[in-house]
Parts: sequence; structure tokens; C-alpha cells
Amino acid sequence: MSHFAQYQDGVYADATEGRLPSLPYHHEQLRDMAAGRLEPGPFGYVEGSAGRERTADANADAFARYALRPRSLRPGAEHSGDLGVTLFGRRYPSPLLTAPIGVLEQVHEESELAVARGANPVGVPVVLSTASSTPMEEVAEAADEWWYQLYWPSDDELAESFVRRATAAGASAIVVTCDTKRLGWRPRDLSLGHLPFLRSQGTANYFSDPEFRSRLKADPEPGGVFTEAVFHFLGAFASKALSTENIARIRQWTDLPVLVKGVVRGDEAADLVDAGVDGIVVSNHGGRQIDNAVAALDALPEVVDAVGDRATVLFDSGVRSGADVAVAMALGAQAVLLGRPWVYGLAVEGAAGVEHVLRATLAELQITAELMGKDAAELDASDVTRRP
Ligand SMILES: Cc1cc2nc3c(=O)[nH]c(=O)nc-3n(C[C@H](O)[C@H](O)[C@H](O)COP(=O)(O)O)c2cc1C
Ligand SMILES: O=C(O)C(=O)c1ccccc1
Repeated sequence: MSHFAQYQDGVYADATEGRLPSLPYHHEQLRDMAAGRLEPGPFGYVEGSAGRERTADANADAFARYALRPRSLRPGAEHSGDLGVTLFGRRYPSPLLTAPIGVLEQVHEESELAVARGANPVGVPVVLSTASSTPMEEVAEAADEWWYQLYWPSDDELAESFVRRATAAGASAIVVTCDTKRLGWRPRDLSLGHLPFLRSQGTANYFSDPEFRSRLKADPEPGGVFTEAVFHFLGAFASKALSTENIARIRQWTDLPVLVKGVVRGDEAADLVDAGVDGIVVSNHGGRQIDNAVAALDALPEVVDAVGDRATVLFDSGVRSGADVAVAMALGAQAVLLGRPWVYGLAVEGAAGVEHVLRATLAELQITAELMGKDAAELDASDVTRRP
């Protein structure tokens, strides 16, 4: 086992010795605590989903419809519970990564730096959003291991600049999000008039980019409201012409593994793999883009089947616990991105809150794998069933 393997030891030692956690272990309790700390706008931004929020509900329901099938006496089970995985030829201590979350300055003043400081001690890589509140080069200094998530701008030279910057700054993979050509219909934000981008939030990578700046008459003003830079950002944010062929061009800019995030169909996954993509992140963006869309978990087996062993499949959307991670892995995910849960940890306690959520998720995953009689990477379709 790797030296991070005994995630549960620290949690139990703390409880035994009376060092009780200041944060709850249940997602819903932590969410409610965060709701008390954040202003309604930022809380609604994080918690909200598209339309009537049926996709987000479906993500949770999908987990409730699967059940784990422990095989307690499996031969060799006494050595089970290792969480290590190999992704793109690199060994990781666990299958957990932090999902890319934009505009974190509305959640905590230390934003991505706190995320990195919370993720490092538990060996969890950070997937950094293009819409981060800290320039990627500064996050690179703080994070032991990070991947870069690209929102493909309408300006290809800016896309190239972002990918080259991320590669130069030490990212280990590029994750192109394909489900956000524009933001979805988000009634909570619209009702509150909460549109952080108009106030320059989440623009650090853009405002610090030489290509982006070269398009402006005046230097961007941090925090500026409705400025030239803000309008340029809104226009540049996402390409409407993103296609499988366009994504393949990223190869000219980087040698890093390329993943595409936001895929929920086997046919689309197969096309992407044919075009040379190394990985697929099955995700519906936590239900934030289209109301009444397929639950990400229900799309996972189809994508795993379509991709076979030609690419790596990761998963997010609706993961709330270590047991959920185990279900996603049993259905074929090789790694899992955790989203909203750590954002609430960040809101309540900064880096320590992020660490609390990640450590608890990993501790539960480890205990679950051990009780299942397997290492996490060995979980397969025989380990889950549909609830009757
Ligand atoms: C507040 C918020 C901001 C997000 N920002 C991004 C982003 O910048 N880039 C991206 O690819 N996905 C973004 N996502 C989607 C997440 O990466 C992930 O797919 C989603 O949170 C998974 O759903 P869950 O948190 O309900 O598990 C965001 C999600 C939330 C909640
Ligand atoms: O809010 C989101 O879901 C999201 O993906 C996003 C998009 C642009 C900037 C910041 C976050």
C-alpha cells in the first residue's frame, strides 16, 4: 500500500483521542453549514443547477438505485483496500481528484490556493478551472499535482496560449470541457441577479494572458465591473464551433494526455477516442447545464462499453461519499472527480475544510473497498446490482 493508503487511521485516531472534527461528515449537513456562511448569491451559484434541477436530482437518484454486493470471503481479501490507480502511466495514491470549479473567490478568499493546500496532504490532484480566481502559474506553485481544465475560447490563439501556459507550468493532463458552450438556464442566479463574471470574478487566467491582453485597448482592471476586459472575456469565453476535429488540434500544442469532460453518450465517446483523445470524463456538469438530462451515472456503463480499453474513463456528477466513489468505479470509472462537497468544506473552513472532505471520502472508500474484499481499482460490474 502507498504511504497515503491508511486514510482511515488518522480519522479514527482523531476521534479516539478526542480531537473531534469541526465539520460534519455528511454532505447535506456540510452543505447546510455552508449555506449559513455564504451570501445567498454565491451559495445559490454553487448549489444551483439548470431549470427545475431535475438533472441534479437524477444524479443523486441514480446512486440510490445501485447497491454494492460485498464478497466478504474472497480469497486474498485480507490484502484488500489499496486505493492506488494508474492513469496515463502515472501512479496516483487514490482514484479521487477535485473537479474543476470556477469563480472560487466567491466561496473563499484564498480560492484555489486553499484547495491545493487541502488536497496536497491527502495526495489528491487538483483539476484547475480555466475560470479560476488565481492565475494557473500561482496555483502550480501551491499544488503538488494538478491538471488543467480548458474552456475552449472562441479565439483559437487564446486556446493555444492557455494550453501552452498550463503545459509550461507543470500540469499533468488537459481536460477540455465540452458541455459548456454557454452557461445553462440557471434560475437561482437569474432570480438573484448573481452574475459574478460581470464583476471580473473568475477571470484571472484571462486577464493575465498575453494573448487576451493584446486584444484590449486598456489593461484589465482587477474587479472592474462591465469593463472592456469583462466584455472581451464574455465574448471570448467559449467557442461555439468546438468539434471533435478541433479538439484533436490540441496535439499541436501539448504532449500531455487530453481528456474531454461532459460526455454522456457512447457514440460521442467513441468519436472522441477515434479522434485520438486519451480520456473521457463522463459528467453532466452536476446538472447545471440542461434540465431533465440523463443522470451521469446512468450514462457511465454505455460510455465504458463504447470506449473499451482504448481510453481512460473518469466520472463526476452526484458523488457525495466514498461509497459513491466505489459504485462509480464498479461501473467502470478509473477515477472520480469530487465537486460540490469540497466546495462546501472550502466555504466553511478554507484549506482545512477541503482536506476534511477529501480525507473523509477517502477513508470511507478505503473501508468500503476493504469490506468489499478488493482494491479500489479491482471493483467491477459484479460488485454492483440495481436495487429491486
Ligand atoms: C460552482 C461550480 C462551478 C463549476 N465550474 C466548472 C468549471 O469551471 N469547469 C468545469 O469543467 N466544470 C465546472 N463545474 C462542474 C464540475 O466540474 C463538476 O462536473 C460538477 O460539480 C459535478 O457535480 P457535483 O458537484 O454535483 O458532483 C462547476 C460546478 C460547480 C458546482
Ligand atoms: O458555473 C459553472 O458550472 C461553470 O462551469 C463555470 C463556467 C464559467 C465560469 C465559471 C464556472
